[in-house]
Amino acid sequence: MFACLDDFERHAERTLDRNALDYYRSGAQDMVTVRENRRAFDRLCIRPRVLRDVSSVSTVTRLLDHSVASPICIAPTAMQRMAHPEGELATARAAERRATCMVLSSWSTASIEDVAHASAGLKWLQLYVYKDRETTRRLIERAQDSGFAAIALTVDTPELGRRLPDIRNRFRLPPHLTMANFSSADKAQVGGSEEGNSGLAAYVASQIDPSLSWADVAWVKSIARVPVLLKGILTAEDARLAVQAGVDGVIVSNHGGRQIDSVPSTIAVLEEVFCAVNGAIPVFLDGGVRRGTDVFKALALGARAVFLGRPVLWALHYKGEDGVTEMLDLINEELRLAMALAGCASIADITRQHVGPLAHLPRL
Ligand SMILES: Cc1cc2nc3c(=O)[nH]c(=O)nc-3n(C[C@H](O)[C@H](O)[C@H](O)COP(=O)(O)O)c2cc1C
Ligand SMILES: O=C(O)C(=O)c1ccccc1
Repeated sequence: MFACLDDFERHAERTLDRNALDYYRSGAQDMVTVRENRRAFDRLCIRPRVLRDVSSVSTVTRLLDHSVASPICIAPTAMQRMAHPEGELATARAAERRATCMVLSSWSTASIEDVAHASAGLKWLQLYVYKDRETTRRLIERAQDSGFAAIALTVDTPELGRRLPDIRNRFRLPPHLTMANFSSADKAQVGGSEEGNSGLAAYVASQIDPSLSWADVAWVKSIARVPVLLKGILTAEDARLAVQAGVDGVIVSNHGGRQIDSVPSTIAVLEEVFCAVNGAIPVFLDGGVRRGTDVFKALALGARAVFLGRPVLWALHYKGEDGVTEMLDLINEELRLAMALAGCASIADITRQHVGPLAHLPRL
């Protein structure tokens, strides 16, 4: 019986093959940011209020214009079929079962259309901008035609971060799997490896456009008929530019510590970004969220919702759709309990006053 999200990871460490395990769990270089994403949550304390009638606690909230059962959603992670044969289809079904949002990676091993068929739940598409703009335009249009409710444009990946285990393993997508959203010509290119790099880094370098700039954000917005969010904002400066660019939200993310190492944890910069957008657009967060109390802290510091990356992969590997459902149930129960114990009966009851620095000494 798994008692917390880390138990799913420990199971995967024993059972998943090395190529996939290392790819999923690794971060960039020394993984300073990976560790920091976790530790920074632990340096915050919760300031509980008592005598608040928590006989009925509700985690229901709104995500852009949609109602969800919980502010805990699913981040885009590439190549989920390495974790389980049903991959993204199983994840989408679990998200629908628990009435939360799934963000599908552009680099999924099940196509946009197949995921849409598998689940009628709330879905967003994570978008990479390809050197080939027609490929990019088609992805946006296919997602819209399939009922995806928003586009999350990833802005922290002009090139792939340097993940040492993938370099040593010469990461490759197993030959029976494909990047399902692309033509067979594109699919052929992942795998094997260039000298001194992972197969994936070489593929990214060949496909993704490192010239991406604010002008391209305007271009994506001109095509999209659904809200466009920027995923990978870490500073007040970029948050203000995002508001000026007219996007519909930002996701505070350091890509799970997989892109540039030594950037701050996401929870440490959340409030800076939240203050910079000044209520103009919603702010979301991902990175290191493993506990109901982490979710509570992020909401108190301004996040409307949070997204889980690696825990979904570990749960998917454990038991497919049922595994992801079980994992969501576990952390949702932790959030419900944290809310009850902190005196918050609804998401709107969680305020800035409910968190503080761990070692805060009150003035006497
Ligand atoms: C294996 C893996 C693959 C990922 N693939 C993508 C991707 O295709 N697109 C993207 O925008 N982010 C991707 N991410 C980043 C996640 O969306 C998210 O930012 C991060 O995993 C959150 O941190 P967590 O894993 O600590 O929860 C990936 C992360 C992991 C671990
Ligand atoms: O591995 C990743 O973190 C990731 O985001 C990615 C980027 C490009 C292709 C596949 C995955």
